Formats: sequence, C-alpha cells, structure tokens
Amino acid sequence: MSPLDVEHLRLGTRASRLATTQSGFVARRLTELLEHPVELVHVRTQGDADRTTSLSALGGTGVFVAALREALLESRCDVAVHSLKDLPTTQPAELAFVTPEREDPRDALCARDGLTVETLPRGGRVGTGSPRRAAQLQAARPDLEIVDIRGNVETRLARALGEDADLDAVVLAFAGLSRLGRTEVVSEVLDPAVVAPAPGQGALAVEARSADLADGGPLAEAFAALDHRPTRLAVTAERAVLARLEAGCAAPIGAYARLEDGELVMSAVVGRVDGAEQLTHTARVAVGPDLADAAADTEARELGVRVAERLLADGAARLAPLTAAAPPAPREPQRGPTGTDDPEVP
Ligand SMILES: NCc1[nH]cc(CCC(=O)O)c1CC(=O)O
Repeated sequence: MSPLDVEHLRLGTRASRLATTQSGFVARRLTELLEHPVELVHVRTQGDADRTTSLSALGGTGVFVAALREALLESRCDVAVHSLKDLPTTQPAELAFVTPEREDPRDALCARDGLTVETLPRGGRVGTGSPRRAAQLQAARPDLEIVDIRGNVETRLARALGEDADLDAVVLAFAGLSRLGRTEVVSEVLDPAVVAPAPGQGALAVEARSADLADGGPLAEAFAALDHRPTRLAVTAERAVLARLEAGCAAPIGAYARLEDGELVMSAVVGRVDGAEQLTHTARVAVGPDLADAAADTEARELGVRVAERLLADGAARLAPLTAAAPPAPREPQRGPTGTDDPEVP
C-alpha cells in the first residue's frame, strides 16, 4: 500500500446532514492539527452495485459503519467518523479509533406544546424505533402508546411537530439535535435515571487504518490530540456491558458512565420492551490519577463486565431477547435500514 499522504488526507462521510455535520467538525479539527486541508469524500452506503466484501464480515448489522469501514480498508478514504453508539463492539484489528469529547449523552423528548414525560396526556402517542427507549418510556408511563418510527432527524421530528403530525412526541438523541443546531425542539431532556442512554450515545469515533497510526507520525499525533480520555473510559465501560451481555443492536439496554471525583460510575438497565419489568445496576471503580494509563482502560472494561454479570445474575436474559437480530431493512432508500438504536438515514 502506498504511504499515507497527510498533506491530502481524505475523510470519508455519508451524505446525511448529521453525518456531514459530524464529519465537518472532525475535518476542521484535523486540518488545524495537521496544518493541511482535509478533504471530505462521500462514501456511498447503499445500492453499491459492485460491492465485493461482505458487509457482515466487517462488523455485523451496522450497515453505515460497515460501508465506511470498507472504504477505509480499500483506501478510498483515510479517516472516517462514526456515531460511536452505532459501532459494533468487536473491533477489526486493521482499524483503530479515538473518541473526541462527548456531547450530552442524554435522550431528548420532542413533544408538541412543550409536553414532558409527566405531562403527556393519557394514552399519548410517542414515536421511537428503539426498543431501549420504548422499554424505559413504558416503564415510566405504561399508558403511553409507543409507535415504531424510522427516518432521519427531520422526518422523525415532523411526526410530532410538523403540520401533519400524527404523534404527540418523538424521542431523539440530544447530541444529534445539538450538532444540527435544532435543540429548540426539545421539550424535555430525559434524566438518565429514567431513560438511560444507549452505550456510546453522544460520542464520535474517529477511525483510521491501524497501519497508518503505527508509525507515531503526524496522523498518530493528531489522533492522540483528538482523543478525550474521560470520554474514552466512559464509553469503554458502557460498551463492555453490551459485549458481555452479547447483546444485539436491537436489545433494550441502556448504559451510562461518567467520571465523578476520580471514580468511574456506571449505571446500566435491561428492560422488557413492554416496560413491565426492568433491572438496573450501578457500580463504581476508582481510576488512577493518570487517565491515559492503559490500566484505566482495563478498569473501565472490567466495570462494564461486572455490571453486566450482575444484570445476568438478576435474570437479564429472561427479561429481554438480548441477541435479537435487527429488523429487516426497509426497501425505500430514504429510510433507516439498520434497526440500530433509532437508525439515521444516509
Ligand atoms: N442510530 C442513529 C443515531 N446514531 C447517532 C445518533 C445521534 C448522535 C449520537 O448519539 O451521537 C443517532 C440518532 C438518534 O438516536 O436520535
């Protein structure tokens, strides 16, 4: 393979507004760090007629992630930006990622008339395609009717706030709305104790070929500067819960970790999708003063495993089909195809 040209770095992105916004943010940071312009290249994610590599071989059901990874491995781009919560928990050895500082990880209720989870009318209709959000909303408000919705951010918002709205509210990640400059539609930011976010929600993964980072050169230095250790430790713990539960992307699992006074604190929840029962567990571990120490990553991962094992001991597998496959991809190219946590469209 030809050596990496850091003076003409290509950052691969999907075409959706959220994807290009996130990629644009990272491209600007990398441009500053490398002192060379970074070029955005669009990666087609669907209907590529000449696809040769099996997407599932690249990491399961995350179609968008897989398409970007394929572009990296085929050297059609040098860097790719993913929403961390869409990344499978198994990491291909050929690729490595860093995590910039996380946005607000919470979910946001976007309701008509400024309604909140507490003030929604009896039997109110709330749209989400995420079993995790459905399970926790039903646990808080068993009377609500959860409506399965797909589509990009604007499509979903229109279901509750548009002229032809047929729902009282939809739930979206606050981070996505914030990156799009649309937080004015939020009527309530949901307390993680009521609705625990998806593992990795609000964080980005900036990924490159491991071989291009191995030499400690300018790209490796730029990646090190992008990496935010508190974010890394939190998402490592959260993703370890998923991995230990061997959970599929459609499983109703929330996990939320944060650093508090030198301790990594994590809560995780597994619920029945109908909200009738849920299990939660919280644990904490002291992380040394040096967050960059590899031992801190190990502590974080072990915290996640410990919490997952407590949930399993309490009967998590009985509550929810943890390994449930994603629903089949809808045919229309405009709709979200992966069945991940409220899929975003290309
Ligand atoms: N799976 C879709 C997805 N992936 C990342 C985000 C939002 C941004 C983030 O969590 O970083 C969204 C949309 C949503 O859940 O509302």
